[in-house]
Amino acid sequence: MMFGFGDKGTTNLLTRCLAALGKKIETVPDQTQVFYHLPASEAHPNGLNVQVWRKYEDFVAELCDRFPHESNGIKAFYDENWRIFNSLNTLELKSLEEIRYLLGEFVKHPIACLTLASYATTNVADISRKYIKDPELLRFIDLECFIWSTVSAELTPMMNAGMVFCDRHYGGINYPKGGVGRIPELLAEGLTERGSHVVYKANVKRILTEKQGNETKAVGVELADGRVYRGKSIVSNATRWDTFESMIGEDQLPPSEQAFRERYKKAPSFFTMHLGVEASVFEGKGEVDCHHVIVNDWSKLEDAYGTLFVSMPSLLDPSLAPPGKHIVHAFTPDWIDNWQGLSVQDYEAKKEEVSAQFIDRLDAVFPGLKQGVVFKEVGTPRTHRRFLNRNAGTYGPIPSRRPLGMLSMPLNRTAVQGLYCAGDSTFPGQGVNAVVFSGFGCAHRVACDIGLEPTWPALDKPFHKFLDYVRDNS
Ligand SMILES: NC(=O)c1ccc[n+]([C@@H]2O[C@H](COP(=O)([O-])OP(=O)(O)OC[C@H]3O[C@@H](n4cnc5c(N)ncnc54)[C@H](O)[C@@H]3O)[C@@H](O)[C@H]2O)c1
Ligand SMILES: CC(C)=CCC/C(C)=C/C=C/C(C)=C/C=C/C(C)=C/C=C/C=C(C)/C=C/C=C(C)/C=C/C=C(\C)CCC=C(C)C
Repeated sequence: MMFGFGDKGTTNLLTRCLAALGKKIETVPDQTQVFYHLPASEAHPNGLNVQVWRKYEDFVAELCDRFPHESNGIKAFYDENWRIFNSLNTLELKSLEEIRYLLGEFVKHPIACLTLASYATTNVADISRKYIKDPELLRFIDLECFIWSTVSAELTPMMNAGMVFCDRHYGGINYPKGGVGRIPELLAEGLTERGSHVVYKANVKRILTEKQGNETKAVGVELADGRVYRGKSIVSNATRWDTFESMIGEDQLPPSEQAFRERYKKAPSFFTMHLGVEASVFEGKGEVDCHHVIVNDWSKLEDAYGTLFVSMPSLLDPSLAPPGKHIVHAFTPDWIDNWQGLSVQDYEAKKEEVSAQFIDRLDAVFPGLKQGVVFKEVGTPRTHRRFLNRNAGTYGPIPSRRPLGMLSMPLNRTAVQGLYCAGDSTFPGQGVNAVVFSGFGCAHRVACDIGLEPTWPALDKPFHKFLDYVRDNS
């Protein structure tokens, strides 16, 4: 489910990132972001079905139709997200740790910056509860957050919601032709054409540090096969737990990282199925949407196996599957502890058991799917840990207590001089467009620190102290 592939504004960061490398990807527009299949209630005895249409007005009209008594609240809540999005969409998006750039944007776009600053500490529930009272609708808003943040509205920063709830209508959800793997392929091509060198199968075991005066400085990396690369700046796109636990070492854990671990915990991983199914399963059913979310019991929304995610990209790009077949990628949050300590036989048997139950639940929404399965590949949180090299297979950090909106998340600098983090362990967190923002910010900050971009060093230090203080006390 790709955000950020729009062709206008400043928030289409995936388009911009590829363009910076002279690349463009062909995409297929999705008519909806997601089709929600939700439990029956007194108000919705046949279940609550909502499609998030590409056109904002169509989505709002559909939701108002399901909750007519909350029409005003629905419009007010979603419209407020546009205030954030429209502000973000006028700024040049770079490092929030660079005071010269920030003040420059304040001068150019004072209203947009003040609007954003006014939401910096706000979470979604602060706004939704202001306008909406119906508990089922508030649970729907929780789910609207959960499917990308894996936490409820109370723990989801409004800044992120503004991006997600609006970009899906503004730039739309667009699927890259040839599959999502085309994104890194094109990035690698663009980088190589510009003189960079990508080293594959290079497992970083250790980030090398040296004491320089009172400071610890990162000076290089050592790979598992013993090769060493030295550099002025080291950027880790692994999770913070992997970066600091295994590559820096627990014995050198800076206090700011200890504070991070108190504020954030690991989100669950996923149980994942990749199925090949007969195309006939979907034939004669009109235009079937690519993304679906299925919840059978509102009280289990956040539990393992409580929310099912389904993505069927060959419906948008048939070249991804053999003729007459479709891909069904179905996944659900799951914890690594559910899969530890099993014998090989028990592990395999559990995969069979859980996938069979999962397929039954899919068959209730897509009748005939169970009969139509011709291929099945199952992954567990252990698979995520092994192949993505993510601690406990985690989807990323989630707040362990109510966060101070966007201010709680670390940005790109770390307590180790010359070491930066990018990716979903940094602001604004999970999401492809989100991690591209973190990449843009990181590149800008590094460029300032090595003298490639202008900066005001005299103001930098106090500003960083201020940001660290706010974060460590949030
Ligand atoms: N849009 C969707 O449908 C969807 C679905 C799931 C996830 N996502 C998002 O995708 C985002 C991806 O974020 P990301 O880029 O921060 O994480 P990532 O896990 O995709 O990238 C980390 C990279 O670092 C590499 N790596 C890890 N440890 C290493 C080591 N020791 N040595 C060398 N390389 C190492 C990994 O191989 C991987 O390529 C997530 O935030 C998630 O939200 C999106
Ligand atoms: C500093 C201070 C205080 C102040 C200042 C003010 C200002 C200027 C501010 C600014 C800010 C900014 C710039 C910000 C930015 C932000 C951003 C960019 C954000 C972004 C975000 C994004 C996101 C979050 C996204 C997400 C997404 C996701 C996660 C997705 C996911 C998906 C999945 C998982 C799939 C699903 C599937 C199905 C349903 C089937």
